[in-house]
Amino acid sequence: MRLEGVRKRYGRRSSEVLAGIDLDLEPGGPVVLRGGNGSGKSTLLRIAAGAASASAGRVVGRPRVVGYVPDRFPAQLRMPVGVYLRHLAAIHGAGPGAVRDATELLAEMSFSAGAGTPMLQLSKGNAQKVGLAQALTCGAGLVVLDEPWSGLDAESSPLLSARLDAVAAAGTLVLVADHTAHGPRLTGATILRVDGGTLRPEKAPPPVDEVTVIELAGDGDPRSAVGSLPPGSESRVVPGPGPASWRLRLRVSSAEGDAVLAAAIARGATVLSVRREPSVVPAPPRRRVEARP
Ligand SMILES: Nc1ncnc2c1ncn2[C@@H]1O[C@H](COP(=O)(O)OP(=O)(O)OP(=O)(O)O)[C@@H](O)[C@H]1O
Repeated sequence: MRLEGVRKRYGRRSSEVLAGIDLDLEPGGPVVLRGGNGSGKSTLLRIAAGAASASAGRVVGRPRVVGYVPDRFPAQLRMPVGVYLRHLAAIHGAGPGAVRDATELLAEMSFSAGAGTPMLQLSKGNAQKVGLAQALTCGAGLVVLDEPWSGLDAESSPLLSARLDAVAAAGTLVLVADHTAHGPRLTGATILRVDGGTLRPEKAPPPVDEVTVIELAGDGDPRSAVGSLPPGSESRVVPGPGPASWRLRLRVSSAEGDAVLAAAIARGATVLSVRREPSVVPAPPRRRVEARP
């Protein structure tokens, strides 16, 4: 698929948001768009997905089925999640297998609402998961995702990366706008910055530090067992086996890991496990950038 000389202007008197974009999307490696707020990433994604038209230029070879999740996923629907997934699968011409796959992916991403929950009652993150699940299981030849990691919790983010790696490896074209550290670390990602209405290649970011993942158990109030956590830490509480017991999973920077662990032990928590892992998946070798000036 190719974007040729794509230009976009919202209204005759406004300046051009996209000033002649040429971009090839090929199987085997996602394209990740970076760029400041208002630089035109969402505009470019909408045009690539076929959800908006260009003012000039054209999109050639767009696959018939596109899985698109916009930056603001429109979940203002009364229909329940299960009905929505069936409806979207039917629109995409996908069979019941797609609904089953989407439901499985939702379970993997710890979707915490039910199939009967009306879409408009979903939290931002859960609505995002529904959008992603349908886009990634509808048999799309092109997947276009606008800031897909931004609403996700820490557990679901690597799952999304792994799923995108898998669909890209299977030949699906992938175009993503992302300002987190996840997108640039997708396997074979081409990273492009949208700037001044044009695209320019961007270097992969340097590797990020390791984090320490600590799993604790205890009784009573889990907050009293860990006290205040260092900035940037993530925590997730799940019920334990007993009536007042809990299990707690912490991700803290490795520099802080020992201090957090020592404080938790001093406060009576039981340590179930401690391990280190990269805070993001290491950057793979990158293919050549295809953007043309
Ligand atoms: N429907 C619209 N009507 C008029 N102007 C628009 C419309 N959509 C976007 N714009 C303008 O186009 C420019 C690019 O917006 P766009 O949403 O594509 O940027 P972005 O890079 O995705 O931004 P962000 O990172 O904040 O999401 C902005 O100046 C925005 O105000």
